[in-house]
Amino acid sequence: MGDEDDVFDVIVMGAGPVGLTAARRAARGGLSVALVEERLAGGECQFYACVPSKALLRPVELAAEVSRMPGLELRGPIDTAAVLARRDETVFDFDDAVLVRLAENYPATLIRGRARLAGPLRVETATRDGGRRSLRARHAVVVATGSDPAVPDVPGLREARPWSNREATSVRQVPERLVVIGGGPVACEMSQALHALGARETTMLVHGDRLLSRMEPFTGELLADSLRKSGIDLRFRRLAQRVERPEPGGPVTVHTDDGQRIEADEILVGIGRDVAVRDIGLETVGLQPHGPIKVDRSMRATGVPGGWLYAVGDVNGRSLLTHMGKYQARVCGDVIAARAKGLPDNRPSMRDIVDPASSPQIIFTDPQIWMVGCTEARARAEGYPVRVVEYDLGAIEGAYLQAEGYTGRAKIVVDEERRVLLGVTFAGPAVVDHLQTATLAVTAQVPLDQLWHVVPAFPTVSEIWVALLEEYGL
Ligand SMILES: Cc1cc2nc3c(=O)[nH]c(=O)nc-3n(C[C@H](O)[C@H](O)[C@H](O)COP(=O)(O)OP(=O)(O)OC[C@H]3O[C@@H](n4cnc5c(N)ncnc54)[C@H](O)[C@@H]3O)c2cc1C
Ligand SMILES: NC(=O)c1ccc[n+]([C@@H]2O[C@H](COP(=O)([O-])OP(=O)(O)OC[C@H]3O[C@@H](n4cnc5c(N)ncnc54)[C@H](O)[C@@H]3O)[C@@H](O)[C@H]2O)c1
Repeated sequence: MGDEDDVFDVIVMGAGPVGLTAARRAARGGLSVALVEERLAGGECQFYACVPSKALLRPVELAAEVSRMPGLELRGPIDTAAVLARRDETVFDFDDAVLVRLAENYPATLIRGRARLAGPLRVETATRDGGRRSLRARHAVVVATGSDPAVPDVPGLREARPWSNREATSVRQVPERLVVIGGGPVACEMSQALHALGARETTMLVHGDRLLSRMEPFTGELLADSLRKSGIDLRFRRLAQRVERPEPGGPVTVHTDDGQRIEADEILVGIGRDVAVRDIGLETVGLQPHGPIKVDRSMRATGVPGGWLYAVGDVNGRSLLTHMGKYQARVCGDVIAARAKGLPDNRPSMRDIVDPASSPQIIFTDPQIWMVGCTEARARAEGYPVRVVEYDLGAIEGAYLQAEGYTGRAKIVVDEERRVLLGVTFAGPAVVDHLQTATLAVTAQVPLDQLWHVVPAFPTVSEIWVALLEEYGL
């Protein structure tokens, strides 16, 4: 160890929601922690993803809810400036002081700069003032560098400097004409938000034949109906073939594979993520310098001698969701603390046992959509003895009371042999709060005969559970 080294028990690279959580748990376990952050503590999630996107979507959803309630009327169109001002509040005007204070209270030492692995238990930090700081960890280094938006190889697209989620969520001037490439959560959520906030001509180019292709097909169908009804031009089985933007920041032309051209003011790409491993020194510890960092169930990177490297959140590619990353980080922080003190590291809470493909996920559009566990297609492909039940949510009195013309659907996928739920999917207004019940039932494998005794209150949407179980035959 050189004198110039700063020594901590644990060094966390990246202070997104996941790095912050790993640091908090390790500190709670009595370890000294350094957190190295290149941009803003809070990460993509707090400043350019989950938080601002929901701040933009909630007023849109609320306006839709008002329109479904006889006797209520909006006084006028949505006030975009007010919505953007509130968005700014939710992201603390792009200032991370609150998160920094939070980290300092764990306590953790926040170091501003770009971190790079430099051999076993070593991290080099290029600080903002152009300097370098060499850090050494006594016990562990946690990589929590997240992910970056992917851009497809379409001629002219990179040169056109398309928007990613970052520009879309931090929008100041909503473009009047918008082309969106993609049909996943980012494309759907941001199309709905930006269209309602002023992108009068919004066109979505979806290369598959449905939205939200990892979910039950009815979710994409209900969402497509809603987007179309709002005036979005939804084009399936369409790819952007070429993009032209002669003037930086000027109008953009998208040529599609059916020979059409679309003129727009902005183009937004939402086609997935690249894990953020570029130039973080993976090769200095014997790992390939690309792709997700493979981890075991304690979040320890596999293939690193000495077992001191961990990777949590988007960067390990298991489940690109904040809540799943934070779950991994709780496991990771606790495991590191236990191993550092020579304590048992195999308590049940110290392993990630959730199948990443079964993670609970919500799409915060109108209609709200969520799923947990398997889709029917996946359960069948995996050879389960499957039976499914679907039910019209609008037929539930509690739902009907939520809105006139309530449209929604619920589906359960049952393992017939064990009579437990393999997967649950809901789509409809005001359904998000039902996800946790389903997550509990799926994760704890509550038998249907037991679920029958979980009596939902009248008149709430929760009575869907009785309807689904009765439809099943109970
Ligand atoms: C538009 C959008 C909406 C989303 N909405 C939701 C949602 O509603 N719910 C949900 O669960 N998930 C949502 N997600 C996914 C969620 O944003 C990610 O899963 C989450 O941000 C992952 O957290 P993380 O800490 O792993 O990474 P990040 O949030 O990406 O944080 C990583 C941090 O590491 C820093 N960093 C990177 N490299 C270095 C380095 N070398 N040195 C120092 N620092 C570094 C970055 O600056 C960043 O601050 C959304 C994603 C998008 C794009
Ligand atoms: N509410 C939420 O939880 C939420 C919201 C936004 C994003 N996220 C997460 O962030 C991550 C990124 O989301 P995303 O929507 O960007 O990615 P995604 O991978 O979930 O969906 C990308 C979509 O783009 C399509 N696509 C891929 N390549 C394409 C191409 N070359 N041309 C056109 N279409 C193409 C895919 O078929 C897919 O439908 C996901 O893991 C997602 O779950 C979560």
